[in-house]
Amino acid sequence: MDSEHDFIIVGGGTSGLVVAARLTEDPNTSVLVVEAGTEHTNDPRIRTPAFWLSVLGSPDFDWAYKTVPQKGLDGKVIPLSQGKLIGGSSAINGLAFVANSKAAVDAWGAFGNPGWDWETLGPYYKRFHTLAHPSDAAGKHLRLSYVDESVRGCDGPIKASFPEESKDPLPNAWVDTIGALGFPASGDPFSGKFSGGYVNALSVDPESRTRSDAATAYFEPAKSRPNLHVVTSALAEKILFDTAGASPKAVGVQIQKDGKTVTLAAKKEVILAAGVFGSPKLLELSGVGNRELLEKLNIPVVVDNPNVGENLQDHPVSSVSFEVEEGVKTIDALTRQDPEAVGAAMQEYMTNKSGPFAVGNFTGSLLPVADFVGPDGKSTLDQVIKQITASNPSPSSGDFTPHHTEFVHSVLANRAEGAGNLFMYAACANVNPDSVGADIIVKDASPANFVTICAALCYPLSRGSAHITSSNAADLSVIDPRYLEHPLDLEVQARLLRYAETIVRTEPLSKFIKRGGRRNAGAPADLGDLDVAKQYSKLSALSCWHPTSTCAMLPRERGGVVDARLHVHGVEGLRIVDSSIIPLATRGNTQTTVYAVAERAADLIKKEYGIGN
Ligand SMILES: Cc1cc2nc3c(=O)[nH]c(=O)nc-3n(C[C@H](O)[C@H](O)[C@H](O)COP(=O)(O)OP(=O)(O)OC[C@H]3O[C@@H](n4cnc5c(N)ncnc54)[C@H](O)[C@@H]3O)c2cc1C
Repeated sequence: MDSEHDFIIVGGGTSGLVVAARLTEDPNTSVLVVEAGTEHTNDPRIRTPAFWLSVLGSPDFDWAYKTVPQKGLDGKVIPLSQGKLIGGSSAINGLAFVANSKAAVDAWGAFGNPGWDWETLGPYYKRFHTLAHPSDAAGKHLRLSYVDESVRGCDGPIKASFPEESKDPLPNAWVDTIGALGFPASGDPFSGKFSGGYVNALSVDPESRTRSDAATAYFEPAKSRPNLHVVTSALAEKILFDTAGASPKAVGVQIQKDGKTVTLAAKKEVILAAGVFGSPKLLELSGVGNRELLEKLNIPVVVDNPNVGENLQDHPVSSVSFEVEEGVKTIDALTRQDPEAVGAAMQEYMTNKSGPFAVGNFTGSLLPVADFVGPDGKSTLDQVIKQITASNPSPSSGDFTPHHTEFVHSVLANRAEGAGNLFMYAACANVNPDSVGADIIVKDASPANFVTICAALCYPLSRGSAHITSSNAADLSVIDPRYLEHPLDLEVQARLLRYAETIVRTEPLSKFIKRGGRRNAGAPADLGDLDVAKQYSKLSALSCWHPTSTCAMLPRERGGVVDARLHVHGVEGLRIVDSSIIPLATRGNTQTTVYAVAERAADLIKKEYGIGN
């Protein structure tokens, strides 16, 4: 072996850097982090909050995956970014900072993971962040009275804040409109019990108004520790096993660095934090996966587990844009690269750390499907489920399916739980982007301004896969999320999206929408008809970039890859700590759950090895 450490962490992204920073708090514990990308911590494209779309698709920052043609979307191919740099996806994400729901996290335990519930994970959501309080003016303007200090972090590394906005009328019109429709914010999302409309916090440092990510919050303060080593531009090719004992034991990692093959020894454990596509890929390349696939690729089988790379869940998002009244300010001019608008925004950001470059430009909500919780809601939902069950046996199979289905049905029937994430941004959408990057926003020369309402399905029943197609670590996996393939997903997505028609006709937002105004290219004039809404939901679907669950924490017979202590089933000395272990799609955005899981993983590891005692 070329070097030896207590722990080797594969992936210097969101979860990997949390675990690396926590384990090396003990000076006697040595950690080596292997990262395929490079460091871009001071790059303004990473640090400036609104610039994140501009780096998507660039090989310097992004693995730039694309799905296979999606059957549920009439063959559409969906671009799917994943961070490839120090900080991983936390360095290129959309900064939305929203916690998971208590019901979803409690379900992890009920699925067969003892010790995983909101009571246990809730404190970790607090541990990793510090929320700055908005000024009185912004708090009032953005309707932030829902913030509950008792559930928020006050000394964690990630800095979160609200936009310091007190003039733009669109965010509060959104929140007030959702409230007027009967869905006011019911609490703080970090309480685990939230639904309604809101302006969410962002992972933005309130002082510098720059992105706060795993690189700045966890890596920067730890990087001078002599016991923390990081190697970048290093592609992990496989995990090395000692197969002499009763069960195989991970003892190191083989990497490719500067054109050379290097082997690294782990005295205690190999920890995978390579993300939702990187971690299952590395297991398969190393002989842990479906025997049939591995034998076909001439990879010696170490553990036959067909669950590796399965169970992929992601939030599909469909959207429709509405032209706004003359004079209503949006960021369309910025996305059209109008020199005057860009200059003014840059000036405002440089001088006051404010304006459109300082924020994420989204306002959100977590809502039930209105059709299922209204006066005839229960019978409508029962009828929909009955029809679907009778005519379409579930396309997802395996022992997890009944538990998953039961959970999703219970959420759809519950007014207090959000089944959909409806959010708005102030620009026109391009629902058929040619590439992975910023072209999801329209850049044509049209002078009109728009708002776009997006509907993302929180708990898809469609579960897909990510698998290798060769034994070469440089090849990207084949990704099939099976978006909207389950008929209930399409039914829910279409009903969520058509609710946009109700939202734009309700005051106060209606005042800003131009009557008879234009919509984005391809959008129907009215989404009221459910069949029209279904067809357009498919046409406009994209990814919300929240894939999870390809190495799910579940009992092996239920589709699991890791156990409740995050050990890979059937192997010793190997753990996974990233988004791939989350067994159920998160309600809303994923980063907070990834941070919370990684913090808990670090505690589990420390306890197991008596680190820091
Ligand atoms: C474009 C985008 C927008 C998003 N927006 C939001 C948002 O607004 N709010 C939110 O909450 N969440 C958002 N997310 C999701 C969230 O950021 C991710 O779920 C989370 O960061 C994933 O963390 P992770 O540790 O699992 O993986 P990552 O942070 O992706 O880390 C994995 C790391 O492993 C490295 N790696 C992979 N394979 C190898 C290998 N073989 N060898 C060496 N290194 C390897 C990668 O380069 C990467 O650095 C977004 C994600 C993306 C991509």
